[in-house]
Order: sequence, then structure tokens, then C-alpha cells
Amino acid sequence: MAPINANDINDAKNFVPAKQVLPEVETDNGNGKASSKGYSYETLQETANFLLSRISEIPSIGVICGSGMGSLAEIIKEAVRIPYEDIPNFPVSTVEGHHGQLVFGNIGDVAVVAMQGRFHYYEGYPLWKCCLPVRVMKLIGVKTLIATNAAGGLNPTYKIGDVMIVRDHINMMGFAGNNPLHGPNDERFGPRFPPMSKAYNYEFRKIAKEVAQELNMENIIREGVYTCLGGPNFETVAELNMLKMVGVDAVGMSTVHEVITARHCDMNVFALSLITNECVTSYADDAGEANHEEVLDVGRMRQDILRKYVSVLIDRFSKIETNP
Ligand SMILES: O=P(O)(O)O[C@H]1O[C@H](CO)[C@@H](O)[C@H]1O
Ligand SMILES: Nc1nc2[nH]cnc2c(=O)[nH]1
Repeated sequence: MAPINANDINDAKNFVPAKQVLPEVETDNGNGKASSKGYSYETLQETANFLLSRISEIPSIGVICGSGMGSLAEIIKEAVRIPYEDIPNFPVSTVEGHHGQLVFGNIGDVAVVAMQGRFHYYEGYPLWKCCLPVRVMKLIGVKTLIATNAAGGLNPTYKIGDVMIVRDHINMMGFAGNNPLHGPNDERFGPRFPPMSKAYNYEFRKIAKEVAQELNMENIIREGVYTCLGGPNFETVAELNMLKMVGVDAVGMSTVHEVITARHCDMNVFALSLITNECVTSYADDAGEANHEEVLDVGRMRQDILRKYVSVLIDRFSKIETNP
């Protein structure tokens, strides 16, 4: 082993983390369980009131931009951009490919808000905090959530660059008791025991398939089951093979908890996964490895088609009366 010299020690002392503002980590609440109290309804109302004071039109649709998909928010006209740092009680984004601002404005005739940057559990935020923006959206009047994400394709028929309409999810983290709704329930948001069997709106999925045909996207559109793992590491071969066996088509580290939070407060939900990499399910020596750069590259590669697709979907979704 090379001896440590004084320069190495000085380098280590001068090391500056890439992001200066790191999230607070979920703390122990004294009884050995992580605190999951969350913010009160009134606190989130303050956040909502702050945002309402900065905008002139109430958005009806909220969009969460996935990794490398932040450019979706660039189609918003008359945009009002509010950095997360400026929003009371809001977390900050720490992941490359997640800008960290809310963008209010219009797509076509529809008033929208987009999150350019979402919050992930692996950043150190408890799930309720990852989902705080969804409740804030609800409080400012958003009726429909469109969540987008980058995901590994586990279904062997999926190719990189495919777009998967999420039909359903498997809440792996929830199996272990980690749920954004864990802790006291405030009925003003929703019921203690919300159903999830119709989490992804049927009408929206039907429209999304029709629009894909109109835009000649049939060859890249899929519909399947998404799961979220805690991350930040990508999965082992054994883990991926297990997930495949239970019917997972695409794997990511987000969305599931956002959807649960949105359905809890009775928002309509639609979700899309951009397949950014093929999940590695064999031990072959030449099998590749997942990496975040590839994820971001595929997002960039598909940005034009996704912008077009999402803008047409927003137009169509805004025109129908739907029961969640
Ligand atoms: O789910 P989004 O935020 O799109 O990003 C996905 O891509 C990142 C890994 O490359 C992880 O954050 C994973 O969740
Ligand atoms: N967990 C997980 N998240 C991803 N996000 C993009 N690709 C992947 C993947 O392969 N696994």
C-alpha cells in the first residue's frame, strides 16, 4: 500500500462536496423507530399559499420530470420558475439530472406545474418528504398527477428508449413497512386505509395508447408493472431475477410513493417509465452494467418525442371528466 503523504491529507481536508446543501436525514424519534410524523396540513397549506401568491392561474395538472427528463418542463409557456430553495418547507434536489425548481405555466391551453427534479429516498429523505410536493400540488388545486421516471427494463421484450405506460406497481419498500403514509393520518388529506387497486387511471391509460398510435409510437409504447427499490445502488442479478419472477417489467427508485400519496388525496394518476437501460439478468462476462450517465443520455435522446407525447396527453387528459 502507498504511504499516506501530507498532500493527501490536505486534499482530504479541502474536499468540498458537490452539493453544499444536503438534506437532513430521517432521525430516530427516541423509540427506535424512524420519525414519520411529516408536516402538518397547516404547514403544507403555508407552502401552498406561498406558491399561490406567486402565480396567476391555478394548475390542474402536475408533472414530475424523471431523471434526464427535465426538458419536459421546457415546453411550458409563460413560465414562472421557483427554485426549491425559495419555497418554504421544501426539500432541495441533490441528484444530477434533477434541476430543483417548480415551473408553473401553460402547455397548450392547460395550466400546469412541473417538478424539474424530484426527491428520492436514497438522498436521505424519508418517503413522506419525498412526496411532500404531491400534497402541496393537491393543496394548490392540482387534480391530476403525471409522474415520469427513468427505469431499467426487466421485461425481456423491452428495448432501451421504449416508453412504458405504468399499469400498476409493486410497492417493494412498502412490503418492509416503509410507506409515505406511515404515521398519523390526517383525514383532510385522505383516508387511513386508501385502496390502490385502481391507482393508475384506466381512462388515461386508454387515451395514452390511442395517442401513441396517432403519433406513430406503437413500436416503442409498452404497458407494464413498475417497482421502486430504495437505491442508490442498481440491482444485483439475483434481485432482478426475483423481481422478474413476480411480474415486474421495469425497475426504478421513485414514483410508487408519489402515486400512493396522490391517490391518498384523491388525485387522478398517470405514470410513464422511460426504459433507459436493460436490466442485467445473467452472469455472463460480457453483460453490461447499469450507470446513471446512460440513464441521462437516453433521457436526452428521447426528449423530443416525450415532449410531444406529454403535451398531447395533457391536452387530452384535460378534456375528460374522469373518476380516479
Ligand atoms: O426515478 P427517476 O427520478 O426518474 O430516476 C431513476 O434514475 C436514477 C438512477 O439512474 C434513479 O434516481 C432512478 O429512480
Ligand atoms: N433501480 C433502478 N433504477 C433505475 N433507474 C434507471 N435505471 C434503473 C435500474 O436499472 N434500476
